[in-house]
Amino acid sequence: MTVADIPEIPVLDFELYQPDDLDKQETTKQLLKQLYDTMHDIGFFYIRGHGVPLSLTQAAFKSTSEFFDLPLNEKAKIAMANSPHYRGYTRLNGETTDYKQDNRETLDLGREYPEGPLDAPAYTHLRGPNQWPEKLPTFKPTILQLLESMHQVGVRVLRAMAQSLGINVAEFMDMFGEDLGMRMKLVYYPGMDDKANVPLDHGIGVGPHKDYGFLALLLQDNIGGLQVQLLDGRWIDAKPIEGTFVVNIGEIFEKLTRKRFIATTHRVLNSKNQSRYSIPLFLAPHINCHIPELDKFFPDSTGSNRRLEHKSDVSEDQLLQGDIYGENEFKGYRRSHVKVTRKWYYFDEEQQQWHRRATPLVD
Ligand SMILES: O=C(O)CCC(=O)C(=O)O
Ligand SMILES: [Fe+2]
Repeated sequence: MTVADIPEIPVLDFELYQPDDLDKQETTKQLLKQLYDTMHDIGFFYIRGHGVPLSLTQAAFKSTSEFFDLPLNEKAKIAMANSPHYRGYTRLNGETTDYKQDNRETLDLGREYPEGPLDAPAYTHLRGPNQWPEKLPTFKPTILQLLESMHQVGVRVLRAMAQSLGINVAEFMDMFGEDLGMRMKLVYYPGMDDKANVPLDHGIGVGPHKDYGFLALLLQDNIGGLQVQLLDGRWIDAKPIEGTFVVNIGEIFEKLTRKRFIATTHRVLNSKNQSRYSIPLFLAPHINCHIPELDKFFPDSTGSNRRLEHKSDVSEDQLLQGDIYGENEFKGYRRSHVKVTRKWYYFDEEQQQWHRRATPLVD
């Protein structure tokens, strides 16, 4: 095997994507072809020319590192355990991927929503208020500004993806609308030279997984550690490139395209001696979207150009099963945050349904 055999993750320039400009149709078409080929062959790419200023992404990284630098008792004040909406801080090794503990700290957030009624379907409680660190006054406005800016980029990428697949763009975008599902994580991967961070289990930042969201847009700093699994099973680095976002899709989009596009398996290795920060944003259809309705885009399950076989370190039992989009996402959170789930939810054996507890379980 020579180095030449290892494909590069391409960088796509989204300034070329100007679908409404008649003068730019040629470059728009080239970009769409590049996008299709990348999603079909690798399932990962970088995007530049996205319009989010470097000053904003730098401010967001500054806020992120300031947050994780706070003493543990400050961070614990906004622990995810306080939130039935799975929003808040998760300490080192507090999250599970591939049934193993992750070696990272995270802060989960999303758009601000009011509390929903207790008896609403359990998955709808994924929406709700965020928790913010009171010690950092510029944190909330900076992070919310980044969330909305990345949202705009994500919607543009989704539109381009639909166009490159040749499906009805307006119908496809209707699944998202203004009320689309949107989750952000601020992530801190500690360097491994600190004795306090002796790795548990597999000792990697986040284990091999496919995203259960629809589209992931990732801002990473300049340390590196993200790796992508090629369709033949080999792992390659998604090395940092300043001014870009890394893009990949989740399982449901893979299912919708009947594997024309791949939800590629990825993982993160902790650096030996440096802290790494990353900020992924996950975009999804609105929470009540029916998965079977997605079938209308590619009703023919025998279509050509599909990736029927590819190797992955993620076993099939983890793939989605529920009919409603939000149910799948809820399942993902239940799996990743077992203690939060036990505190705020219970499974009703008779109804075979999850419910929100009227009062949280205290252990
Ligand atoms: O931190 C990264 O580079 C990737 C994180 C990731 O894959 C995830 O949180 O789903
Ligand atoms: Fe991921």
